[in-house]
Amino acid sequence: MELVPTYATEPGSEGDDLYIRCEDLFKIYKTANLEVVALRGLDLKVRRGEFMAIVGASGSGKSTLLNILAGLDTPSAGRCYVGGQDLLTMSSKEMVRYRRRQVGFVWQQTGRNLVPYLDAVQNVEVPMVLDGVPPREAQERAVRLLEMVLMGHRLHHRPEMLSGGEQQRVSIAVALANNPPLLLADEPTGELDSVGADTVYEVFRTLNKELGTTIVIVTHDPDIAARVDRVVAIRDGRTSSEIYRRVRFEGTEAKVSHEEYVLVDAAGRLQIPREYLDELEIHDRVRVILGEGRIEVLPDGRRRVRPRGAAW
Ligand SMILES: Nc1ncnc2c1ncn2[C@@H]1O[C@H](COP(=O)(O)OP(=O)(O)OP(=O)(O)O)[C@@H](O)[C@H]1O
Repeated sequence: MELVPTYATEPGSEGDDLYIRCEDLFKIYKTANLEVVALRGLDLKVRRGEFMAIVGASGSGKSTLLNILAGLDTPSAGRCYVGGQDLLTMSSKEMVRYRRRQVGFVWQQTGRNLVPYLDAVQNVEVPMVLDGVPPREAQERAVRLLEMVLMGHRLHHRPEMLSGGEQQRVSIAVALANNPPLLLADEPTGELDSVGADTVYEVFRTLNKELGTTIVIVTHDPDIAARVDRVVAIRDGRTSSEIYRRVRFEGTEAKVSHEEYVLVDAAGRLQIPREYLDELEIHDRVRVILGEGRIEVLPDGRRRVRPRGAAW
């Protein structure tokens, strides 16, 4: 039985490495007398097999982006390719197939992920049965997936007999039932205690490593930078900065460090972190000077901004 994800053909992707490419993405929600711009020119690239997270203040557009990547919502404008498939031009039939085979989704509310009167194995079998997988094969695969998410000892428990963390691990197995190359999770640990959250992240990392699944998580978890390979921050519907986790070995000891970057979008715009703007009392404009191997940003011609770590 094959547990390695099946990838879509990728005519639109740049090389083998890139799995998600969003450029200048807009989402505008229109209600009776109001327009809300949830995404305003968002750029995002995610490598195949990456394990990354998206953070940002409430209302910054995280769930909107995740819903678009999941094929649950359509963008208003821009470009968005997942596995080379153009999410803006997909027919509704292609979208149904995409949702069923190409992407798995885990919601924060466990009740939304699982059928309450089915046990763990039966829950994982549901997406496979809907996709026409023979019952015996579906059952074998469900058991194998539940073992991978550390639920092999609870195969025939219904959701009500499981802890919140255990329910989320079953939900992850359900999301991976049809072998999707991409797993999306919206606040998967939002309702869990720290022990439950730790195990869920451990499971995500195992699946990422063993199945090669690309994993994108939306979260408010303050410790997220230590748990994933890259954290991208969204501000006002645009990606603003990202943090990379670097693991370096000194002998046998692993040293983990983090590097923070501010993103430059396709138009050359960058978002300076709010705390920097506040500290230097920058309101509407700055002076920008091209120096030797760097760009200097000066608050309106009065004070010189010293880059972090610079000698002067
Ligand atoms: N279906 C909708 N109709 C109208 N406005 C919406 C809809 N969904 C989201 N919005 C608005 O779009 C903006 C972005 O919402 P979104 O849920 O993506 O933010 P978020 O970063 O996920 O927030 P949170 O962390 O609170 O979940 C918000 O202003 C929200 O009110």
